[in-house]
Amino acid sequence: MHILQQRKVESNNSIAGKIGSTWRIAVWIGKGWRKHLQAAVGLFNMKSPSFIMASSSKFTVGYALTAKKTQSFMQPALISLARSKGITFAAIDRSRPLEEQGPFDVILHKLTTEAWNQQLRAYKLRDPEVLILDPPEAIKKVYNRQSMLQEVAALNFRHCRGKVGIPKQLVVDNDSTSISEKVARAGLKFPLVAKPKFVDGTANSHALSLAFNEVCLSELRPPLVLQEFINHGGVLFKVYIIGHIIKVVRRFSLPDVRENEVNKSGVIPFPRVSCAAASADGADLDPIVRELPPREMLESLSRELRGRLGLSLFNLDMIREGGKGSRFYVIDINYFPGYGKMPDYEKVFTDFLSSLAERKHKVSSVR
Ligand SMILES: Nc1ncnc2c1ncn2[C@@H]1O[C@H](COP(=O)(O)OP(=O)(O)OP(=O)(O)O)[C@@H](O)[C@H]1O
Ligand SMILES: O=P(O)(O)O[C@H]1[C@H](OP(=O)(O)O)[C@@H](OP(=O)(O)O)[C@@H](O)[C@@H](O)[C@@H]1OP(=O)(O)O
Ligand SMILES: [Mg+2]
Ligand SMILES: [Mg+2]
Repeated sequence: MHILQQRKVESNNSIAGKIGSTWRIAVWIGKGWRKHLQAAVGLFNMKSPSFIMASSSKFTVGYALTAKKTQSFMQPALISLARSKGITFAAIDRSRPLEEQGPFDVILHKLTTEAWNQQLRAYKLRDPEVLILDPPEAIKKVYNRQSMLQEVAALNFRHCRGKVGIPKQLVVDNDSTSISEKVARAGLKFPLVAKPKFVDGTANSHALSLAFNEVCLSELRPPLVLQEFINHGGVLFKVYIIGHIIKVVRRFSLPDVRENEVNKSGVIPFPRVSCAAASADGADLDPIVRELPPREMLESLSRELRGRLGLSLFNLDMIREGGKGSRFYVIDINYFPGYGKMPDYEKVFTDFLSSLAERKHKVSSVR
């Protein structure tokens, strides 16, 4: 059993009472003496303030994010809405061992070093009931553009409202001189989008280019993924997934490539065309191109992918072939994307965390 009970200690006879009747103590029932001991240490040892804070709230979400992500995600609106639902966010102190912090009901993180993953594993051993969003092994899969889309391909997703696949692609790991041979062997059609194989949060991993013919392929620097460019009407759909909740926005994207452009030469680098500033939601678009992918199709697809990828927090970049019809492609998956720019993100995220708290409460009350 893992129930956090809060008690106002009023008895001056109790040990806690000796340090003042206004103290609240958190008592973990059924978690064994170690947890009691840690709670007691947290209470009486003033060196552990984060522990005291964490244990006096109903549902505590520890977070470990980059400074940039913290700034965009941990906005006051989210913090206060979550607090009104009994959810507290606690910054994980990266200068101290994670094991000494908490207890956390959830750990939200987007750090990828092996040392950090090791800390998460150690924490999970200490507190098996913590929910780590998301497990490092699952995140690793989407930090590599080779494995990123494998589950989408394997799913062979067909729904009565549409089909979803991935563009034909090829991974190039070594010597650039043989790229054209590999491309010919794989039967890839130009133009191709060249993407760095590894996504490591650096600007470099988002440095993409278009290659229009085989002559220029030797200019490319592996390791990379070469993906067939799909005309899609210049609009991309970002499907944000937050557990069972999905939210879709439109972004501008690369324009279609016409037949006569296919002979362009050279590798043409392009900037982050579909970034948040490229929102197309308020734009005057062709009504066919602007039509969002069918909701039931996306719900079913995201449910499948959450299971297969083992992730709760990610987005899919999706395009519609030719800008019309029911053939879709997933071209990119991002772990813990820029939720802070998503409309209503504070409500969506609070609802998600509330659903986790409710589930945890139900599980503990049946034990
Ligand atoms: N196969 C493709 N066909 C057509 N357009 C594509 C394709 N792949 C990428 N693009 C275009 O290039 C943009 C960037 O590609 P992608 O999303 O793979 O890169 P990224 O650096 O991972 O982006 P993000 O900032 O979303 O992480 C897309 O938003 C889309 O406009
Ligand atoms: O910078 P933003 O807030 O826009 O978020 C972007 C995020 O950067 P961050 O992790 O530093 O926040 C990127 O992560 P890295 O690949 O670079 O790790 C990637 O997930 C993008 O797809 C996100 O943009 P979005 O897809 O949501 O438009
Ligand atoms: Mg993308
Ligand atoms: Mg990406």
